[in-house]
Amino acid sequence: MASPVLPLCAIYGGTFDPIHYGHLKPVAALATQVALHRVTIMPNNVPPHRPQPEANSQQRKAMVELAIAGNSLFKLDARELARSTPSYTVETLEEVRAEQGSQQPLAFIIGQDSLLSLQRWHRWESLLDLCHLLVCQRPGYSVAMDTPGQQRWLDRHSTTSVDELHAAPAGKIYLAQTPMYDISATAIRQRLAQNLSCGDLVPAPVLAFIQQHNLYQR
Ligand SMILES: Nc1ncnc2c1ncn2[C@@H]1O[C@H](COP(=O)(O)OP(=O)(O)OP(=O)(O)O)[C@@H](O)[C@H]1O
Ligand SMILES: O=C(O)c1ccc[n+]([C@@H]2O[C@H](COP(=O)([O-])O)[C@@H](O)[C@H]2O)c1
Repeated sequence: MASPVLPLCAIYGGTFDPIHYGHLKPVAALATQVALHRVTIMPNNVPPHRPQPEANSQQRKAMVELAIAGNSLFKLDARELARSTPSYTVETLEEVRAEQGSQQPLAFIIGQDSLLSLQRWHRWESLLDLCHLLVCQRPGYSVAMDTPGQQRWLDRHSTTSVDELHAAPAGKIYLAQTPMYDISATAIRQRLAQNLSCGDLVPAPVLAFIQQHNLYQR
């Protein structure tokens, strides 16, 4: 008897300092393209390759909750916030894989900038053993990898087949044709520090939380 088809499970990791429309809108488009029923947003606690965030973990978690309230596409997984060691994605995915089993199709969503730096991640060679990578376009970042070797790695694993993502548990890289939003958390923090408006960059409840807690004021 054929085993039942397991729906592709997708995790979207980030620092989310704060979460913004450049996170939410491309991923909503990606979900339609790839037929994702759910996207699990996973804020990190100790980002491996950058300074500690300005907002603390609980504040960043609260902002994610506000951003996704009432939106059934998204759910929150706060597991990385409970770890005080660097939030290495490979370790998180090993934990998720152990929970969900070897046959569960699993994907990790990143932006183009993250793809370009992926080969500096902790144990990056193991990532595709654990998940697919779904990559959202991001303005200002090259679509080509930095070196011929990295490009060969990308070409070897790339697929344009959504069916392959659903059929295999891991191992593919899908470069999605998502809409581009020139939004970054860095620019938002800078604008907030200068009292500039961010109403079209961040969901209104998130902006209200930022103001209520005086976040990102220098
Ligand atoms: N505008 C965007 N378009 C596509 N992907 C994005 C965009 N902004 C962030 N991402 C992706 O979302 C994930 C989490 O990003 P992160 O929380 O670091 O946001 P950020 O805006 O890049 O933050 P910062 O400016 O503080 O570096 C990363 O994989 C990143 O590539
Ligand atoms: O595992 C790593 O070495 C690693 C290095 C850089 C980033 N990541 C993860 O990639 C996601 C996006 O990272 P960031 O810094 O752009 O918010 C987030 O889940 C990070 O924990 C992971």
